[in-house]
Amino acid sequence: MTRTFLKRKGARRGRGGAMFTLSRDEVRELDRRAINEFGVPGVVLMENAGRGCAELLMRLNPERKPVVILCGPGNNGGDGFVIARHLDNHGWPVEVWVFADLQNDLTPVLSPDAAVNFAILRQTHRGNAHARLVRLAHPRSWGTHPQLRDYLFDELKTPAWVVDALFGTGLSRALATPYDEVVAQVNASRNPVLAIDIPSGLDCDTGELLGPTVKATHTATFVAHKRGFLNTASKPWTGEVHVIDIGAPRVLVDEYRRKAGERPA
Ligand SMILES: NC(=O)C1=CN([C@@H]2O[C@H](COP(=O)(O)OP(=O)(O)OC[C@H]3O[C@@H](n4cnc5c(N)ncnc54)[C@H](O)[C@@H]3O)[C@@H](O)[C@H]2O)[C@H](O)CC1
Ligand SMILES: [K+]
Repeated sequence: MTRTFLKRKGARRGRGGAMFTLSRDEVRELDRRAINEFGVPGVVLMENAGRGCAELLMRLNPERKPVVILCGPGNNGGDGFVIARHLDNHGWPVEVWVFADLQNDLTPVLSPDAAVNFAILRQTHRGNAHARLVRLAHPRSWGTHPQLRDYLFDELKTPAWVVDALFGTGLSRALATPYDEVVAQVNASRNPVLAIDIPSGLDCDTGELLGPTVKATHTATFVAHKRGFLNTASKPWTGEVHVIDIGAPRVLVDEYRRKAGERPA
């Protein structure tokens, strides 16, 4: 498979004129170093990430079409919870679907930072049955609770924006049940999609499809374009890419720029 590498207009150039990008390992290392070496709490990075995505989506969806946010069990899903809160704060109609295993008390099993933001979201709507913000979709019961699947699929058939906060740089294998069905419904709905960090299903480093993949209209990616976005074959799946600043210290990001042969910012 010959991959042609994209020279995106207007982007800052690294070595040989290619755009400054980060690999999966680099951006995950940068995340860890921002937290451990510079003391920026993960939830602060997540708040900046989610708020940046919410502000982008409010610009893309000024008519306030309903927003269906699909959240996975990790920090990509955590970004989705932050996005939901900021959209809800500004009066955009939001519904969140959480795809995660459930504990005995029916709270979803989430990464620590995602759990913080899930709890905040639940608290903001406790007792307000009309603002049903969050639905829990337990992957293992997806097959035995067809009504939940049918409800989501009906929702996806009505005009809405879809936010793909299922998986980001933590994706390690092709999407399987229920994610393959959900992705197929999202793509068939022809609703505009904002993918968070990376369209779920796309390989971060190669830009190839690992399997079923979200076809996004826009992708909001953090810190820098991902290495796989240089592969022109990724373009139909990422749509327009927007880089969101999540507040990682400039001196840290400049280290990766210099490594890529880029001038510091
Ligand atoms: N500095 C930054 O860029 C920041 C990024 N943020 C966001 O964090 C995600 C990465 O989060 P992580 O928890 O590491 O992984 P994911 O959320 O992508 O995946 C969750 C979890 O899912 C499991 N998994 C992997 N593949 C599959 C699969 N095919 N089917 C089912 N389950 C799967 C695996 O256990 C993963 O751990 C990044 O993309 C950003 O969105 C931070 O929010 C802010 C800083
Ligand atoms: K995603």
